[in-house]
Amino acid sequence: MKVLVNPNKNTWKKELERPVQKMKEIEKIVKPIMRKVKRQGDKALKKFALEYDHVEIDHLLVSRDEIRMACQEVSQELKDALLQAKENIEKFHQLQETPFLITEIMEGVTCMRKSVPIQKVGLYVPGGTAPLFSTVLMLGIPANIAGCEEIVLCSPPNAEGKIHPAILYAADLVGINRIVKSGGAQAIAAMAYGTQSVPKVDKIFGPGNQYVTAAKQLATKKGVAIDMPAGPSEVLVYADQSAVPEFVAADLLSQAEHGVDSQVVLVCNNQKLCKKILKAIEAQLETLPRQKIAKKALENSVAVVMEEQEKAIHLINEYAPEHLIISVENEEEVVDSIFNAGSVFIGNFTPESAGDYASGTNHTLPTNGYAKNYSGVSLDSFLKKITYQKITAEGLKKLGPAIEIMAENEHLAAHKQAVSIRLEYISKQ
Ligand SMILES: NC(=O)c1ccc[n+]([C@@H]2O[C@H](COP(=O)([O-])OP(=O)(O)OC[C@H]3O[C@@H](n4cnc5c(N)ncnc54)[C@H](O)[C@@H]3O)[C@@H](O)[C@H]2O)c1
Ligand SMILES: N[C@H](CO)Cc1c[nH]c[nH+]1
Ligand SMILES: [Zn+2]
Repeated sequence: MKVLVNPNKNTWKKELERPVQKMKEIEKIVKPIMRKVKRQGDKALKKFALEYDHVEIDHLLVSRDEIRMACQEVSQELKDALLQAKENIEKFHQLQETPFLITEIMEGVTCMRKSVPIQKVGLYVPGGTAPLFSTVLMLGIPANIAGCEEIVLCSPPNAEGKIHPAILYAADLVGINRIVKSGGAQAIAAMAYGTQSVPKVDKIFGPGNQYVTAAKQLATKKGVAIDMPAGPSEVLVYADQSAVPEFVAADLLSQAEHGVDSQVVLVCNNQKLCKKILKAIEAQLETLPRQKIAKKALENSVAVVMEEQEKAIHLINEYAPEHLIISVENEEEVVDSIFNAGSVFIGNFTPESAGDYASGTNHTLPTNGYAKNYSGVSLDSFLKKITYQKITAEGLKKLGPAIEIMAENEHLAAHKQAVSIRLEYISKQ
């Protein structure tokens, strides 16, 4: 991990560039995949499973029997943990429901707003380097609360041509039964265009690697909505002398182990603490099964010693991390000054893994600086809002003249006429 001491903005900006490949290069790979799926449907999905997942798939759809068997394979311990997580995620997402809005704006003019579910949604659950069954809960639970009518889930097959049993168990737990053994850009294309096995959806959700993220972004040009660009995981920890170096090291490693293209950033206020944290990382790394991946990710990562808090906060807001851990004495002050972050973890006893699995917040979050302009997945992501208005004759008499004048001044005579013709009618009654 590179260490920068009180760097100026130009230096840290350059060093903190995400290790993602240039979008253009990724698109060169992803576009032909998407075209092929559009033309050949299921046949292309099977071809790409062989090419990228190195496995032959006869039946793309997971059968009821496969789900039943998977449920038997999952340990009771994991089932209990998933239930605990489900309960918390459900609670937090149910609280996000907004009431039907109705108000008489002025006499005779009533405005309403109602939330309606997006009808057909596609959920992507990553499975390349690790089977992220927790993502099933993060997407399936809000989709259910919203009341989405059709839910399809895609995830890459493993070396045996199966989807990991815990993914299937979690899907069953949240009532999803259309599950497709397909991953990467091809799965996103299938949900965007529709194939024999995969229905075309209105909106695609879920995190994934750079191919998945690029495919989702390309799908938006084909009239499909997406939740957000949720690519390789990242975390920024802001620590001072009140932090426990071993905890900080563990948090940084927890996201470094996701993938070689993950990035973790440490910002702390003194060199002594920085050294202690780096030492703790070295020690903990040796014990990790995924140390090779984590080591590679650490090569993309940076430790910044920033003595002035104001400058540290400026850096954090500019970097806009997916996850931000705040381990400093004046945590409330720092929390209040953060505008750009996907999800924030406050204090020494709030590891980032809590949000990944079970605290209740959603772990599908914007990466690559997109926390500047996107929120993470929430109940709202699965809803649309329709507004309504109803005006009485009395209401139109009061409001009509303002509309007429505005229309006239925009030189839109037909707009004015739609009001005038009614006012004339009312005056003759
Ligand atoms: N931002 C978030 O909210 C969030 C949440 C969870 C996970 N993640 C991230 O999701 C990612 C999961 O990635 P993953 O790779 O493990 O699983 P994945 O399911 O996203 O990708 C696997 C698929 O990628 C495709 N692929 C692999 N190599 C390819 C190549 N060279 N060309 C074309 N396609 C190729 C294959 O089709 C394969 O099935 C990680 O980067 C993790 O950090 C992000
Ligand atoms: N940290 C990931 C979000 O960036 C989510 C996850 C799933 N499982 C473990 N972690
Ligand atoms: Zn994680």
